[in-house]
Amino acid sequence: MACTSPLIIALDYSSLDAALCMADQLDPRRCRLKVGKELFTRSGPDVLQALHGRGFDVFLDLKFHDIPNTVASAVQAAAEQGVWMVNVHASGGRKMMEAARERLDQHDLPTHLIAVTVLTSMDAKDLRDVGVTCSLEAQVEALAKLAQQSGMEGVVCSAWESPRVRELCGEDFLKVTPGIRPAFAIKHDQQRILGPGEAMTAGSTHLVIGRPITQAQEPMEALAAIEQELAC
Ligand SMILES: O=C(O)c1cc(=O)[nH]c(=O)n1[C@@H]1O[C@H](COP(=O)(O)O)[C@@H](O)[C@H]1O
Repeated sequence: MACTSPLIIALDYSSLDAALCMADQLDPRRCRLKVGKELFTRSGPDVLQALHGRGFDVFLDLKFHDIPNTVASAVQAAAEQGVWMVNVHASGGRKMMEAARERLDQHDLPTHLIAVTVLTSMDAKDLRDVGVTCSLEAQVEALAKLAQQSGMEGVVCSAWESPRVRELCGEDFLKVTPGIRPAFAIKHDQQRILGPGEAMTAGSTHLVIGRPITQAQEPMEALAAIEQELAC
């Protein structure tokens, strides 16, 4: 049965065993899973096979950012392994994103392709440090528009920016929002945070949640509390 939940649980673990231990407590009808840089670098594609075998949709979050041909080939490689979603950095530019889009289309690969706007760990000062002189909001808006024009199906942004991205790019354009912090959780290294219910109200289509669940004393209770908040 297809997953209808907006929840994507970030399996940010240092071993395949630890990731599968968490996956085995989860239900693929109630959430999707995200595999990021640490886990993928340690386990390689085995983790994708193991999670697909358990019935999960997998978001492979490797945030590709390179020359167009390299990114297109990496996106193709991810999609050929059957992942549900893959991402690139929108700041890699129009040609990079278009090349990735074209490669998926050429090979009839249905994987969702989205682009990261401004990382949720960044604030206005961090952006200035890397030479961006416009406001953080304006940078997210510019990158979201560029991503849409370049064939992306959505963006990663913070839930604070979801209303503006919805206005600019429409309801159907995916707004995948990390930096989600339920009331019981701590902020960690995230800057632009919002609660799960608030994020959905703001127009997010998917919520990426890691440590508030994976580092909770009782991960299943933390997940249930989040689901409860979303049901209200
Ligand atoms: O692309 C992402 O998933 C991502 C983009 C972003 O801007 N911020 C962000 O936190 N993420 C990822 O989302 C997850 C958030 O995890 P927690 O902060 O533990 O909930 C991590 O796996 C990050 O790599």
